[in-house]
Amino acid sequence: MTTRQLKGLRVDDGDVAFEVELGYPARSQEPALRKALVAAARAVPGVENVSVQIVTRITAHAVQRGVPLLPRVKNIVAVASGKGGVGKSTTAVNLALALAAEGASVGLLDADIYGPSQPTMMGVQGRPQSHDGQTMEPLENHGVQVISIGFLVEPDQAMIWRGPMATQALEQLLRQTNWRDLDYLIIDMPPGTGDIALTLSQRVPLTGAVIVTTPQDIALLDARKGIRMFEKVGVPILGVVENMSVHVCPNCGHVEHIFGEGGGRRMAADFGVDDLGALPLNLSIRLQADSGTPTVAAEPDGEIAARYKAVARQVAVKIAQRAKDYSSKFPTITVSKGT
Ligand SMILES: Nc1ncnc2c1ncn2[C@@H]1O[C@H](COP(=O)(O)OP(=O)(O)OP(=O)(O)O)[C@@H](O)[C@H]1O
Repeated sequence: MTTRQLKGLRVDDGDVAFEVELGYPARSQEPALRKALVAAARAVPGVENVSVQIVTRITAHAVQRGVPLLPRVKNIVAVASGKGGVGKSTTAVNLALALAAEGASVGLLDADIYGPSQPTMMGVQGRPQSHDGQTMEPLENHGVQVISIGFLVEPDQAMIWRGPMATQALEQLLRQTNWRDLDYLIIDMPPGTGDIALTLSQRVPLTGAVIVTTPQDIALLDARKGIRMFEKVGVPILGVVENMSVHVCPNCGHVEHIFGEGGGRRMAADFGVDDLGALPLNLSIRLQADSGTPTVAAEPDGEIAARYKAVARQVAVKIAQRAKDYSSKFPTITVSKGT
C-alpha cells in the first residue's frame, strides 16, 4: 500500500478522503465547495477517487467586557436601525431563517417593545410555557426558537413602560428563556438610539450588530447614530443592510430608486464597515412577513431568499473571523494599587 501525505490529503492507492471544517453554516454552498475540492484533489497526480466531508463547527466569540454570557447561546447578534419602519424586524426574521436554512441552530428575541411584530412575522401566538415558574420555554416555528415581549403583555401596555422597566423586562426575557443550544440568537432591537436601546446594547453579551437602513437621507442619518452607539459600548458592527433599495415594477420591469440610491453602501464605506447587501422594496416581502411565513421560508429557492442567505453567510463569516471567547479559560486579573 502506498500512503502519501499531501498537504493534509492522505492518499491510499489513489483514494483520497479529507474533512473540511467550516466555522459558519453554509449548507447552500456545500455542493459547489465539494465540487471545487474534488476537482482540486483530482488534479493531483495519482489521485482517483475523492471523498470530501464538510463539517460545520460554530464556536462562541468574544463579547463586551464584564457582561455575563448566556450559557447555551454561542453568539448574539443585534439587528438595529436608527429610524423606525425601515424594515429592521423583517430583516431580523429573514436573517434568522436564513441562518437556520444554512444549517445553524437559531433563536430570535423580539425586543422591540414599541411594536413587537415577531409573533405575526413568525406566525406564532400564545404564551410560553414555564415548567418551574421561573424560566420559560421559547415557542418555535420555521425551525427557529422565538420569544417576544408580545407573547407576555399587550403591546399598548409595554409601550408605556419607562426605560428601566423596559430594559429589565427585556433582560429577563433574554436570560430567563430556556434557549436550546443556539449557534446564533438574533435580537430584533427596539428602534432608535434612546435609553432602552443603549442600555440593552450595554447589558446584552453581543458578538456584533447589524444595522438596517433605507437609502433615504433621514434613515441614513439615524443609522449613523446607531453605528456610533454600538461603537461607544464596544460592540463590533458586522455590517450594514440596505433595505428597500430599489423597486422593480412587476408589470413593466421599470426600476425605481424610491428612497434614493446606494446610500447604505456609501455609509458602510464612510464608517469602514461591511456592506452586507441590499434588499429590494418588494410586495411579496411584506405580504409573506404579514402572513407569518417570511420570504426565506415562503420561497426558499427564490432570488430574494438567496439575498437574505448571502447576508446571513457574510454575518456568520464575520463572526467566525472574530476572536474566540476565552473568558471561561482565563481568570480575570485585577490590578490594584498597593496601600
Ligand atoms: N424590503 C421590503 N419590501 C417591502 N416591504 C417591506 C420591506 N421591508 C419591510 N417591509 C414592510 O415595511 C413595514 C415595516 O417593516 P418592519 O416592521 O420590518 O420595520 P421596522 O424597522 O422593524 O419597524 P419598527 O421600527 O416600527 O419596528 C412592514 O409592513 C414590512 O412588511
